[in-house]
Amino acid sequence: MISVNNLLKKYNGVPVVNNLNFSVQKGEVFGLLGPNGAGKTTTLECIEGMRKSDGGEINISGFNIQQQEKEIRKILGIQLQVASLPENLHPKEAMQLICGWNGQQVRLDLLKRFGLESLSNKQYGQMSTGQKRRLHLALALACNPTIVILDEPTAGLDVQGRAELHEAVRELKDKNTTIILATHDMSEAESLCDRIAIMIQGQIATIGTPAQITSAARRETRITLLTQNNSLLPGHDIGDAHFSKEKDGYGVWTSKDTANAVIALLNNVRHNEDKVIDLRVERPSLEEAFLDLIEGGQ
Ligand SMILES: Nc1ncnc2c1ncn2[C@@H]1O[C@H](COP(=O)(O)OP(=O)(O)OP(=O)(O)O)[C@@H](O)[C@H]1O
Repeated sequence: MISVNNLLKKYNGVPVVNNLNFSVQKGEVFGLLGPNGAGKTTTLECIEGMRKSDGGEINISGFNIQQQEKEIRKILGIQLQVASLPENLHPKEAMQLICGWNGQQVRLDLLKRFGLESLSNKQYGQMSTGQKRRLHLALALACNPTIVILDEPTAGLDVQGRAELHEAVRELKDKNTTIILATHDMSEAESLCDRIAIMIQGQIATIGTPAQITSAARRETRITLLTQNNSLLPGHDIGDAHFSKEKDGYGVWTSKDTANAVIALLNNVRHNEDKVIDLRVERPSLEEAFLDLIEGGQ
């Protein structure tokens, strides 16, 4: 649905996006992660046609962004990281404008969907940051886009707003909408995205499913075990399970080889004629994998 090939973008002669390559499949939620200044927004702006690239090629649904921008505009819904509307515009008027331009029915249902119904007579300049974000999302979805680009959509949203946005993304996915989501929120990326690209200094450091990225992390899996007779405590290394600590009666082991470590621990429990009360296996989180990459890149 979207392919980015050898994308190059420079500001004042300095490349900030450098030889970037990735593609996004139809119906996929694709996350773009990276530290501040990595080049996420610049990449999205090139895809949206809002910035002219200095090299490479971007194709969206078979259209070339440089040559067929008009066609692409019809299928793209964009929620910008920073956007502004006239101060005295009401949300309802903004929706009427957008829908009017596209010659379609006014989507007041979207204002309701994002909790803006009661604010529909409030002026844009009087709305809070989170309320503005909700409005921009509603406007981005107004023309039933087949591709939606969201740049840090939950920044500044309250807990309810965040949950509503996540639900909206899942609904869009159910309708086979293709979504690119730039975010700093690791749990958001982990729960919503089919695949994630982590950008560092204008390049992709890694790309894959959240599970692929976390399993490739340098850190080890944590295995936490509570048994009836505490027969494995005080703890020691058992096979591939390396004893880490004892906490509140639980033993904590770490391992790179999760399956064999768990088998070794459970075999020992059985051998001791003990019984498992609680067992938890925690892979490194996406946040930990992200930090490993960033630290490794420095
Ligand atoms: N208009 C501009 N002129 C010059 N430099 C710019 C401009 N916009 C962005 N940059 C620089 O380009 C680099 C990439 O910025 P960009 O906003 O794309 O990063 P980002 O990954 O989206 O960051 P953040 O997570 O902070 O939003 C940064 O070093 C930034 O300072």
